[in-house]
Amino acid sequence: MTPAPIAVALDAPDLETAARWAALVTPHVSTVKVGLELYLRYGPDVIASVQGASGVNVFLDLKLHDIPNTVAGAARAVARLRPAILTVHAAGGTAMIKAAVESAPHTQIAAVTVLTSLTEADLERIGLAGPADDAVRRLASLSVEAGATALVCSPHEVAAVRAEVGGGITLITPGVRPAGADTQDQKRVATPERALADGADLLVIGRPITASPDPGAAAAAIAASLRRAS
Ligand SMILES: O=c1ccn([C@@H]2O[C@H](COP(=O)(O)O)[C@@H](O)[C@H]2O)c(=O)[nH]1
Repeated sequence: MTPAPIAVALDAPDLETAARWAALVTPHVSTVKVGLELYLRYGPDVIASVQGASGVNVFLDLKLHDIPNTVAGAARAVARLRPAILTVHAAGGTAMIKAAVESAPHTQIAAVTVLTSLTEADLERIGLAGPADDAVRRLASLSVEAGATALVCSPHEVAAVRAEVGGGITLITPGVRPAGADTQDQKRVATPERALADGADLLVIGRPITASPDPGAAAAAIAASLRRAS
């Protein structure tokens, strides 16, 4: 069976747990995601540990955000690990995104538009007043102009972003929760089925899978519900 287009966020406190989760979910999902918690604690070795022998795609979610020269150096440093995807913040601007794209030619650079944990009230406080859709679409189009071939947005904006940037750009949505699941710190959320139907290519799902007593079964259940819905 083809693995589902899900990136499981391995936000684990230690490497053994992350590697165990990865081994349990990789028969069912296409990708595992390494974020700041794991990478800052264990560094580059984490990639091989979570990939194991499966060859699953590794998404390195470091959300780089600095001046272009610094981001170029950071992207070059991690490019040798050959992650399938590396994130940068779209708010870093076109020169910064371009620097990442040029420094990691074998990795897909994904620009994070507006974090899924932010509400419109939060956006207003940081000077982005107005519908989240507007900020997300603006950041999405500048990121694509700068050479990003993937974008991260919430499922709420994914249809609008698809209309803005067209096909050929990978749309990645965190903020995904099965119906009735706890949303925790996520604010702009939707179900996996909704996110996919609205145009997402890859769903980022962490705690609904990893906090389950059986992460393998939780991943398999979401993958099966996506197959039924498609
Ligand atoms: O806007 C964003 C960008 C990245 N993330 C990351 O996705 C996962 C979500 O985990 P859950 O447990 O499913 O909430 C997490 O690693 C975030 O760092 C995001 O949530 N929103």
